[in-house]
Amino acid sequence: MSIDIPAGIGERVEQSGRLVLTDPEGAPVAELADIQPARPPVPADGSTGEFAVTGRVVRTGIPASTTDSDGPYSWLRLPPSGQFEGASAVVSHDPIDAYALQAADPHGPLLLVVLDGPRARPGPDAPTVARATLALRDQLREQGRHADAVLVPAPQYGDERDEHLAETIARAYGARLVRPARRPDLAALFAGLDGRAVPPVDEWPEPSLHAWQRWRPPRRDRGLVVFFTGLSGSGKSTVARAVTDHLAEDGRRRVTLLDGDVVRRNLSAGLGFSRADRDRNIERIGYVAAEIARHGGTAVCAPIAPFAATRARVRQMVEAHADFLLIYVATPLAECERRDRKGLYARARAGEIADFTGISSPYEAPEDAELVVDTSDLTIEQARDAVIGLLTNGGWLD
Ligand SMILES: Nc1ncnc2c1ncn2[C@@H]1O[C@H](COP(=O)(O)OS(=O)(=O)O)[C@@H](OP(=O)(O)O)[C@H]1O
Ligand SMILES: Nc1ncnc2c1ncn2[C@@H]1O[C@H](COP(=O)(O)OP(=O)(O)O)[C@@H](O)[C@H]1O
Repeated sequence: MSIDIPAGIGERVEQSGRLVLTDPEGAPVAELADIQPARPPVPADGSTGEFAVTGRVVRTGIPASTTDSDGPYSWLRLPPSGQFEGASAVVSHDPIDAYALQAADPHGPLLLVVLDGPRARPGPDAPTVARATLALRDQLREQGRHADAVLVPAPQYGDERDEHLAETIARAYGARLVRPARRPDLAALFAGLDGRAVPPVDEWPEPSLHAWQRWRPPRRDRGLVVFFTGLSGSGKSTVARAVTDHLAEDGRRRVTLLDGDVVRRNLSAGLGFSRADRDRNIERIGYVAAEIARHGGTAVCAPIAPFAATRARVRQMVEAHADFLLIYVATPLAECERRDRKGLYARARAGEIADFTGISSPYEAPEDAELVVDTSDLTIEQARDAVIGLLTNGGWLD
């Protein structure tokens, strides 16, 4: 078996020659023995964040299924032993599309395999896909088809490995992987879900389209993160508060403000301003914001968030289930320093504060912002209205 692991752990694994895999609570589940690197290690800065190793899998510990629940639809898991001999298998993380069904042998049995694991491309979570797949299975049975559904834990890589894995899974159940002549147009589907086009209903059986719609409802009902970034004193908190107040008065969206200063007093208490601590701070804010948005709420965040890569990770985390709007508060350093509301710039210039953003620590200006506001030539109300305008025009405040 070959797996990708974080570079930091990879080096230790190479030294010790073993890797213990645990469940989320830390109980050992399996061990990878006789470890070999599968491809050259990534650079020491861990820029790709991954390290691939191969090894022999040895089961250790007590199987989790005998001790506790394995999560939603765990009863759909079925150990493969060639039991679906002769079936056509559709294997997917996504809801099943019409082309896949058309490619299956119309007279033979059908095996619908829902893959449950980390996704490379955004899409509905496994319980939503499983629910849709069961509804589809029942419809097919009503039409006289012999159809079954199973759930298999497996990651999505977003490259050619997905096809190999699907093939291996189908074969393990004794089935033959279907090879559709066409793939559905996901861009057209997303445009349809966003209300920008007519949804391509012919490409999706009704339960599958319903699963996509649940995952990506119209923007007015969809979770949202409004993420402000900019230098200290640029006006992030002031504008974010004005936006939050407006949304609270408007009442159509439930809103939570995660202000930089405030977060540092609770969620991120104890963290400093090294790159690692700033990254940890932003990832915590991102995690909480993504959870709020996954449940349909609105999170307004206002940290400095000086690093592009960290902002990109937050965007990716949020966009798995909701929308992300980056607002760059581009007030020039000279104006922030002139304001110096907390006297921090003066102290940073005097060398009393190390790693101060804009003075002795970098700020990477975003190139992917949905909106740029400069509060040196806008009033607070104008900056607020620019953000609210973005939400209104984009359909988040319909
Ligand atoms: N070294 C250094 N650099 C930058 N900022 C500093 C520093 N030390 C303290 N402060 C105060 O902390 C606030 C920034 O915290 P953030 O959580 O927004 O920063 S970061 O996103 O983690 O980089 C920031 O608040 P804002 O002025 O609201 O941005 C500062 O008041
Ligand atoms: N147009 C404006 N928009 C936002 N803040 C402004 C504006 N004009 C002046 N300010 C002042 O600038 C300061 C910005 O501070 P703050 O909002 O805490 O910034 P940040 O959160 O980016 O550190 C506040 O004292 C605010 O009153």
